[in-house]
Amino acid sequence: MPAPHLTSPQLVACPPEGDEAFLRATMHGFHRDWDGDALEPAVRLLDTGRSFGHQVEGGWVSTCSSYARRLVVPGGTVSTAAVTWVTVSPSYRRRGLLTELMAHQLATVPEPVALLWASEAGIYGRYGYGAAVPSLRVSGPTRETAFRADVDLGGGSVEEVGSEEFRSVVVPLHARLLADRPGSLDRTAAWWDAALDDRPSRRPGQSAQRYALHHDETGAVDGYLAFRLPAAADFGPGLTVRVTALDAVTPAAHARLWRFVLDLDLVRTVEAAVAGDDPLPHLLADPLALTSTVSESTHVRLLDVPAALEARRYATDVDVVVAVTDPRGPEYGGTYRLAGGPDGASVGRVESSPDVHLGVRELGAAYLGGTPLTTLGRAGLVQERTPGALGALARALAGPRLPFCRDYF
Ligand SMILES: CC(=O)SCCNC(=O)CCNC(=O)[C@H](O)C(C)(C)COP(=O)(O)OP(=O)(O)OC[C@H]1O[C@@H](n2cnc3c(N)ncnc32)[C@H](O)[C@@H]1OP(=O)(O)O
Repeated sequence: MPAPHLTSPQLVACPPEGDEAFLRATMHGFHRDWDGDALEPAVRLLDTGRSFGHQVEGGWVSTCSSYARRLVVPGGTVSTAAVTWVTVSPSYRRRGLLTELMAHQLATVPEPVALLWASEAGIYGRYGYGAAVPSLRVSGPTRETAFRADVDLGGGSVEEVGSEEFRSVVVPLHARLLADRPGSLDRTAAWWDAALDDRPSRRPGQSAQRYALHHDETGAVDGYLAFRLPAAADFGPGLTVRVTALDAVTPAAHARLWRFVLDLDLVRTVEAAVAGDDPLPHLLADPLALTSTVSESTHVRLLDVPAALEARRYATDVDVVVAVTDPRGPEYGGTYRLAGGPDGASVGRVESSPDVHLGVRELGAAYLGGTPLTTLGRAGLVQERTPGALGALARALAGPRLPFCRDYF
């Protein structure tokens, strides 16, 4: 290979039949060893038709891909490019390859919305992505997590089950809960295969995943839980339980599932990633018994502003003209009238003067109801031209619960 500074990397598509070298380059970019076994479920999901990168003399020096998924938005769903596998080889960094990858991807994906997990929070804002999902990481000593005396645990029970039974029950339950879970992605059978693939190489140092279901008073399943413990532990106290999934139809089922985890014998500490508004801290007799820290966020990029805004419903009636700028250039921005409410919305380009000015990054941050536009206004990121318009738009965008993305991709 020639010296990197003497090369001109070329943007090329991943071959349709797949290419292990592409995935090896990705792992190299993340400074991870190639482990074909651990990566096999992810490799199966790779959509080669949506994968591309830069090559130098036939070798990959950058990678980029996305999956076609459906994203739950308040009151509906929208087809979404779930962006993934983004890397630039260390020898080729900071010469604009990521910028070229992003420009190509934003120009070619057909979906009106893109979504990604950012490895570092400072990377994607320049491409119009806004941090949209304020998740929490909760951790702390389980022995200090007594609930308030008046917490209703219902009259049900929690039963541990094997992975087959879990899957048969959870697939329809997850689908049923989705409508009320903005920020989540639907799961095809292939995504369930990957989510529940528990081969040891995918969980170094951790036990096999354990599964439990919550049964309500009648015996019907209305909640689920998945968790792990350390793989090699003494037969004594001091274990840490990691909650990998927990969701329920009712508050009582939700509370009882948490109680099940927090009361596991021999366990002394818990770790979990939860939605920013998970009620857990409020169930505790001592609300500060567990530490909550703001965790990584999924970032949203609106590509087709009218289609994206029409795909969701609004908490309150709203009729506002917004001028949206796009970092790609003035031809990608526009002024739109959003007339919406709890039954839906219509959005069209207008010539009238805007009530609110904002960037597509800020609109993406607020799109799922996870980031108040008024907060971004106070940060100087959104400008109100008509008094009251920003508050009205912010109230309409808010949802009954904060968004949370349950899938890491
Ligand atoms: C959805 C996902 O897959 S997230 C995973 C992202 N990938 C990784 O974190 C793997 C390790 N990192 C990398 O591979 C690379 O450093 C990348 C992909 C993050 C950046 O690639 P590069 O080709 O170096 O970026 P590029 O040269 O196009 O930089 C464009 C701009 O982004 C900035 N930038 C790049 N990386 C970062 C970063 N990690 N943090 C902050 N800013 C960054 C650059 O400074 C540059 O700014 P400028 O336009 O003001 O000059």
